[in-house]
Amino acid sequence: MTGKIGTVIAAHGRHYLVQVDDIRLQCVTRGKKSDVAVGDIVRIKETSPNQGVIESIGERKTLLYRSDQYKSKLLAANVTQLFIVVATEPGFSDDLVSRALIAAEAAGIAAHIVLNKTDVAELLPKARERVALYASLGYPVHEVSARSAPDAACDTLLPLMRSQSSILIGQSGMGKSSLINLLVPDADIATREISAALDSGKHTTTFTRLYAIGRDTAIIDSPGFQEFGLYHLSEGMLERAFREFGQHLGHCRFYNCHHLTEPGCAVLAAVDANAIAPMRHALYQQLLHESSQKIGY
Ligand SMILES: Nc1nc2c(ncn2[C@@H]2O[C@H](COP(=O)(O)OP(=O)(O)OP(=O)(O)O)[C@@H](O)[C@H]2O)c(=O)[nH]1
Ligand SMILES: [Zn+2]
Repeated sequence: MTGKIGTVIAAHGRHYLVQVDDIRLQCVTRGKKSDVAVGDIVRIKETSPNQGVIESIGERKTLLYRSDQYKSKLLAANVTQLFIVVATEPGFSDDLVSRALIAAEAAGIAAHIVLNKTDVAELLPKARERVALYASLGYPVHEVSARSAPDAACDTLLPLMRSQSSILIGQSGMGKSSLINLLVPDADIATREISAALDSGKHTTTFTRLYAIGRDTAIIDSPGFQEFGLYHLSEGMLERAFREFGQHLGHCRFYNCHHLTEPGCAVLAAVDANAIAPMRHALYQQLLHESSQKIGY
């Protein structure tokens, strides 16, 4: 076998930065292919010093992605867990949190919620009340304050991340960058180096990047986003990705129940009995609608 094996640590358009041992190579794919994700293990062919072509992508353990009507957008490969960062302020979107949780479930990735800015005491009770829904579904919720208790934040999060590949996602302003800077020493320097290599010095647009800590720990920072389309999930995947539906599946009157308006639907009965949050069922309905709208792929 020829070529070197490396890890994709950043992706920007169709340009990739691949870490091979101690060196980083700027790589492109052959032709128009752009199906490489941060976290991918790739075989590359060096074309000149510090430059290469991605020849092949290693088998992925997991693949986290979003999608719209027309195509999918890879977020990261080989991730083992997802941390969704929310905060007491500014307000966060339950829709985005749930969509991220559904994406994680569908990809077989463990999901955690990080509630940051617990120092904003007057807004803490309300934020706790909101994340309690996710805790009740079995997702671990970790309270931290990147600003007022940075050491405690590291003590809470770092042990969970050891020997794992973790991606942090969050809406803008939740404090994700602040947390990354605590968790990854020299993250700022690494980011500057990565953007210089990928962006040839232009003003940095945001992109996903992977920080390796030691040999077997990776922390991936992804840009904030406002949308999290899940058009790629089939009906069967969707009903399984809503954890709280699980115990009710198979108990509907019709074996092919869509859990929308059918009589004798066990899922709808659970919504009526407040065992399933109406907000989550509304999202299921919306996602089912999205999955019926997909055009491309
Ligand atoms: N009160 C308080 N403010 C915090 C805390 N963590 C971060 N912040 C502030 O929240 C603001 C947003 O923090 P960032 O780390 O830039 O947030 P981000 O989620 O990366 O946001 P983008 O960079 O917009 O994607 C900054 O002004 C931080 O100083 C915290 O624990 N408590
Ligand atoms: Zn049903």
